[in-house]
Amino acid sequence: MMNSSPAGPGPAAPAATATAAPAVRVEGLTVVRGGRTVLHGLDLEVARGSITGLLGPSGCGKSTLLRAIVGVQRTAGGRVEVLGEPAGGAGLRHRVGYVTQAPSVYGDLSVIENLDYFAAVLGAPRTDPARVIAQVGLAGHERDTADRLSGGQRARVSLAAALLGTPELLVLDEPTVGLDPVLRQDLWRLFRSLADQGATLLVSSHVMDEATRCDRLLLMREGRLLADDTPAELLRSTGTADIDSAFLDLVESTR
Ligand SMILES: Nc1ncnc2c1ncn2[C@@H]1O[C@H](COP(=O)(O)OP(=O)(O)OP(=O)(O)O)[C@@H](O)[C@H]1O
Repeated sequence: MMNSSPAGPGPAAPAATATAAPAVRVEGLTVVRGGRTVLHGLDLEVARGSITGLLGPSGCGKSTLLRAIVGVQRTAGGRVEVLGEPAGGAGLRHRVGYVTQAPSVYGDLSVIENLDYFAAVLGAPRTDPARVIAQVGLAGHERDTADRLSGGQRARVSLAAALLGTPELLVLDEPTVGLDPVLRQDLWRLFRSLADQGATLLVSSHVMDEATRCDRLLLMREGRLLADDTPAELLRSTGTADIDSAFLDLVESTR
């Protein structure tokens, strides 16, 4: 399945080697947008097989960081390595799934037509569209035209497209925005099951209450990392009861 090594006779040894290296390694990343430095020399790593939450207020640079990780952002300095390769490399095309904030689906095609098309472009298995439709909870909507779906449903078609081909790394920019609490819960369950199967998820959000669903958190503010820790350790070290308060505490202590 994922991380398959042609040289390895059994899964144990190669998997152990693969999981030792981080899925994402960012060193000294600086990005300038519109003449302004929006990421200031970021250093971070994202562990494989985990869910990492990228949290911070609107405009702090979350999307820019995710764009750099998938290799679509011009950078002004530093290095971004993804699954052992430079970000954006051709070899990563099938190994990384990316969902932007704006759902990217063809409005005049049905759900299944969209996914059949993307599966064909990716060379994903023919059975994948049905699988990913079920995973995002859109079974029964296969024949619906994308333009006639609700915003949340369209966002889930985008997510389904990113799941085609079972990528090793999923980069999700605010995937639960605009979804009702039940759907948000279902999606977080899906994210957890994908991580349990070995995928790495990097999920941005400005909803702090989603933080506790992550294994690790990157807290950002004004293009800098305020913290890189587990939710429990963040609460412990700041002596706070929720991630919102922990964030505010960290902001105060860096003033
Ligand atoms: N196309 C652009 N040209 C110039 N500046 C931009 C552009 N897109 C974003 N920026 C600026 O870069 C900074 C970081 O934006 P970014 O979209 O990465 O933030 P964000 O944390 O993802 O915000 P949100 O949660 O609102 O999506 C902001 O100051 C924003 O104004």
